[in-house]
Amino acid sequence: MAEIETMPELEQALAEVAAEMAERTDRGEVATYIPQLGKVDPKKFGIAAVTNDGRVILAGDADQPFSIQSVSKVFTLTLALGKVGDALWQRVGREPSGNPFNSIVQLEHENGIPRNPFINAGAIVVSDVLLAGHQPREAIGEILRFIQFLADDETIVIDRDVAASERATGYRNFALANYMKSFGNLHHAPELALGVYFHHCAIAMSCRQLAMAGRFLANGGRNPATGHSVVSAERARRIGALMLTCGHYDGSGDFAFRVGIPGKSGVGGGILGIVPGVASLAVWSPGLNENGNSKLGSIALEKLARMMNWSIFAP
Ligand SMILES: NC(=O)CC[C@H](N)C(=O)O
Repeated sequence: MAEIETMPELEQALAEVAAEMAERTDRGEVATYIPQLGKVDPKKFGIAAVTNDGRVILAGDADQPFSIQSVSKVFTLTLALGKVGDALWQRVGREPSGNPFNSIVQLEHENGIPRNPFINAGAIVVSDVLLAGHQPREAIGEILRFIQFLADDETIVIDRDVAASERATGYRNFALANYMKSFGNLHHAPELALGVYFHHCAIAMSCRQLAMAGRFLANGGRNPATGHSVVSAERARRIGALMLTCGHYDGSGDFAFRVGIPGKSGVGGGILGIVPGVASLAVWSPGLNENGNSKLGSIALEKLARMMNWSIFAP
């Protein structure tokens, strides 16, 4: 893997990738099933890299906040593991689903235990875990404050319009939650777990803020700026493994094949990418590919990884 000393080229690489993406006309489709997300300009593109030695490199619309959607599932998983540790795995699996993010079919065969914490059903169980001993408002506040702390940025907020828009149209997520409740795999009322879920999906962040928040995963569980431990090195590796195998739903294999680093996508068009030992990356382009992952975001990370010789499989 490229050494940090060789990184003056990183600035150049980011600028090149952003310029190339600005030219492209095949930008995918912006998600409209959450009406509020459909209002976003498909021409937006931002990319940010925060290196373990503290450099922040930005290109394009890297300072414009967007709806992080399922990227938030990395942070809720981290919090839930902190709360209940390995007991979480009795309620959520760790296998790629090979199905779309909002699929219901596997849940019946697998007795209401979602395949992994990154598909919607799994993230709703994680929200239910975070709700224990709290009112939904407190659980939502805890998630937001954790992300603000990781990013070292108190300006990060929840977009209430996106949360309301998703609640108003979230019939499938209600179906998933009710179905899991019938198997006893939700401990709270479905609408409470979903209240937490919809709000953490509606957190708005820029690429800069997202890459900052991911730093601990690129640095063995520690914030590289302060040296403070967020999670153990082992837990950081395991979260990375889940991102690699499950972070892009039924497109996870293709992302691993093409990009070669752990990543987590969201239907807002954001992706968080982790280059272990080197950098935390965030990219945003609202148009999605057929698997619901950012089309140009994936292509941009593929190009960047190739230019920088970044892959967890590189010698
Ligand atoms: N893939 C995603 O980002 C999906 C998250 C979205 N909030 C949903 O539940 O449908």
